[in-house]
Amino acid sequence: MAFQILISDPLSEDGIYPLRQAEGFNIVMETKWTPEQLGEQIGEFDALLVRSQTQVTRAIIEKAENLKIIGRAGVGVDNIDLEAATERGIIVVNAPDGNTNSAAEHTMAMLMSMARKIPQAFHALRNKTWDRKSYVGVELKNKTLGVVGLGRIGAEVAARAKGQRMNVIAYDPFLTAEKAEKLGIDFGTVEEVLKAADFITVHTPLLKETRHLINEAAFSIMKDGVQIVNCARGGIIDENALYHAIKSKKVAGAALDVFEQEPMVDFRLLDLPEVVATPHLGASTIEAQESVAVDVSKDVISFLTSGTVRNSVNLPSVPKEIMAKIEPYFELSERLGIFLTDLADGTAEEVNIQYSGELANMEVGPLTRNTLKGLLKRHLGTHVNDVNAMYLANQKGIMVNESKSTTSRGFTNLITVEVKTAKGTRKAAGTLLNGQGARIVKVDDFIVDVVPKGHLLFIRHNDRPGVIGRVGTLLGTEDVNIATMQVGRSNEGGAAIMMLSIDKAAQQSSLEQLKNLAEIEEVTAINL
Ligand SMILES: NC(=O)c1ccc[n+]([C@@H]2O[C@H](COP(=O)([O-])OP(=O)(O)OC[C@H]3O[C@@H](n4cnc5c(N)ncnc54)[C@H](O)[C@@H]3O)[C@@H](O)[C@H]2O)c1
Ligand SMILES: O=C(O)CC[C@@H](O)C(=O)O
Repeated sequence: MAFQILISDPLSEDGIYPLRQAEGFNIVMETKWTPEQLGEQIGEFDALLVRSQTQVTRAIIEKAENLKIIGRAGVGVDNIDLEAATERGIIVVNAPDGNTNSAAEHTMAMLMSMARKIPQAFHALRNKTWDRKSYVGVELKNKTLGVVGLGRIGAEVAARAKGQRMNVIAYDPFLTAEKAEKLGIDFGTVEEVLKAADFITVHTPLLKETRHLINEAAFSIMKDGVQIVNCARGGIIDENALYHAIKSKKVAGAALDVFEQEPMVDFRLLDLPEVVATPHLGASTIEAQESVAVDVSKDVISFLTSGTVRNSVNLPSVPKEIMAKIEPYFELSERLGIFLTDLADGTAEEVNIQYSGELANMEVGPLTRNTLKGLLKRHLGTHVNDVNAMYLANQKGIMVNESKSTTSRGFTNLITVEVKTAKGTRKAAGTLLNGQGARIVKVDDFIVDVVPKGHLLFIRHNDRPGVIGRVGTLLGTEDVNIATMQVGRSNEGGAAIMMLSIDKAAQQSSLEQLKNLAEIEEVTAINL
């Protein structure tokens, strides 16, 4: 059956060409649905592609029973409830690079339009008024541009401003002295940037921390006559504070591409002659729209067909070459998780995963998520996946520790998983044997060699003559055929174990009878 793809915002036809070309994808383009209609229909779709208009809320996500991936053709994902998507195991991808250039060019266009009052002058001329006095601007040359947020777009804007012979000062929590020096710019705290600048441009994402970053207090420390640009996200600048700052002549100009509410409902700012504005056009170029749509289309195809993506927002992206190296361990790590869920008595409180041997040099995050998936899915169901495994573990208060060691006790690779519950600690280690697949090689402190597949019985007993025979006889009378049996002991007459692989799941009554045999301490059925 074909994957059902919904495109709910206008995307470039050339950009979605990869999706149209790929086999097994049925595309529905519906850009006029109301949120209610979207909620009614979303259950049928495997993938949803949006720009910034569609609000992918928790309510929508909760109805998205089949949804596996949300693709955002652009950078900002503030129109998508990421927490709700992660909780439901839906991967969110974006296209972070495709519109950087267009957004930077638009920022420069807005900066220059504002400085030279081009839109206002054009508007007057359109109204047949030849007025040269009212539209005297200021030069950019030798002025200081303050850049708040020096990521992809901020850095491109800084480089272009240098071309305009501006001095640039920037603030970004990740801006280092080396990077600033390389770009030929100054850097400082956000307050230092706001105080020093003649022009300010913001390029942060809209987050809790950046909402109203530019507020009344921020305006109060700026130079009189400062001009400000927002081509990032509405809400980074407090529009009400901006309105008053312009009215009081503190701010001489504002160039806005984005607004606290879009489409715009409050037009008060546009009544002010100091304001120039566009309706969120930063990424609206043929090149950017094609590029972002191609990027998300490719990620959607790749995720639905092979489970890999390049630009995940809620799951760390792992390069293809690295993925190819760790993929063979996926089954082993998930089965170790399931094995320990069955073996451990009680709720996991702490999970320690150690990667040894050649795994110590690899990116093992996906293996940890796979182990957690195995641990959690017995109780939480099949909706547990790579995207939400870590989230669900955190939500359940399970502490997850990952460690690496280059020594691996004779194995080329070894994954050791330890699960702590209120009743104790259980441990299992597994390896991938060259050409022979996965093996569990240690359970607690006992050495074993078990294929982690099918129905297993773990029996802990005291090492006494006749115990193994009694177990075999009892299972025989219960019609349970033993395929393989491993035994191990700590020392002669001490603690011992049996690991049996059986052809069908043992009945609860058979397990009870086994537990009642003399010298048997524990019987656990494990179904992998
Ligand atoms: N107008 C448009 O059409 C349009 C187009 C593309 C992108 N955008 C928006 O532009 C913004 C930047 O996009 P980008 O691709 O450069 O993103 P980016 O992730 O490359 O850069 C964002 C930078 O902001 C920094 N940052 C975060 N919190 C900060 C804070 N409190 N103070 C200062 N810096 C902070 C980050 O460290 C990062 O370097 C986003 O909000 C994006 O949605 C708008
Ligand atoms: O979809 C758009 O045109 C806006 C995109 C832009 O705001 C972004 O964050 O990438």
